[in-house]
Amino acid sequence: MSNKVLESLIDMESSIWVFGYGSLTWKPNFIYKSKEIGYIHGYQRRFWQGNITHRGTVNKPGRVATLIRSEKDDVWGVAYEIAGRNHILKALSYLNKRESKLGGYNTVVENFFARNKETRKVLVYTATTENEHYLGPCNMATMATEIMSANGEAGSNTEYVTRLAEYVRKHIPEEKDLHLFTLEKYILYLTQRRNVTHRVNDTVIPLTYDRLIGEIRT
Ligand SMILES: N[C@@H](CCC(=O)N[C@@H](CS)C(=O)NCC(=O)O)C(=O)O
Repeated sequence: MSNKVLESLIDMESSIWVFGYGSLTWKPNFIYKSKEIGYIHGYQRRFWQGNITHRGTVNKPGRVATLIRSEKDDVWGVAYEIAGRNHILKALSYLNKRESKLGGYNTVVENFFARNKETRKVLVYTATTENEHYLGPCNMATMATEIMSANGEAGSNTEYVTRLAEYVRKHIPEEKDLHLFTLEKYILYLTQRRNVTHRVNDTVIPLTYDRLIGEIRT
């Protein structure tokens, strides 16, 4: 987004709204005034975007969430209100680096439908199929295996998937994203077989078989 567009956007609006559906749901890392749970229409969440910085490396790219156009689907997430010129400039500069420069995401404006039935325009960072890090469709077992072995500057790719699944399960019960929760279950199964630990709400615990079976049954 050019600075000229950014300046004109900020001059017109006292606040802007940014929609998160991946790590932005549980780790926005910018100052916001308020947030709302809701959805955008016409997309599905897919772990088809490669990542060689936050959750992967050039030799072992991680997989992070992106949005794929799908007329019949909705993606639930979190819309953040960023108010005031300084906070907007700072947040968009940060997001431009985190999402666009490092992550290969573009910005689009979509209609957001809040849980409280309000609607508003939101800025969404979505990685198009043309960007250099796009990996595209892949079967769940292969994706889970790739994710299990990928680590980046922000932490493990496993943490990225499980933190997102936990956030959605806890805060957005309307979201039934089969792709996300199936991938989580594959990762939990592989974690159990490899007897490694699993992060739950900022604590690292050994993954017990009960938790694994409990997850698969939900
Ligand atoms: N744009 C999506 C996905 C954002 C995302 O997951 N970006 C990654 C890769 S560029 C990121 O910033 N990760 C930070 C982290 O993994 O801790 C969202 O709205 O949440």
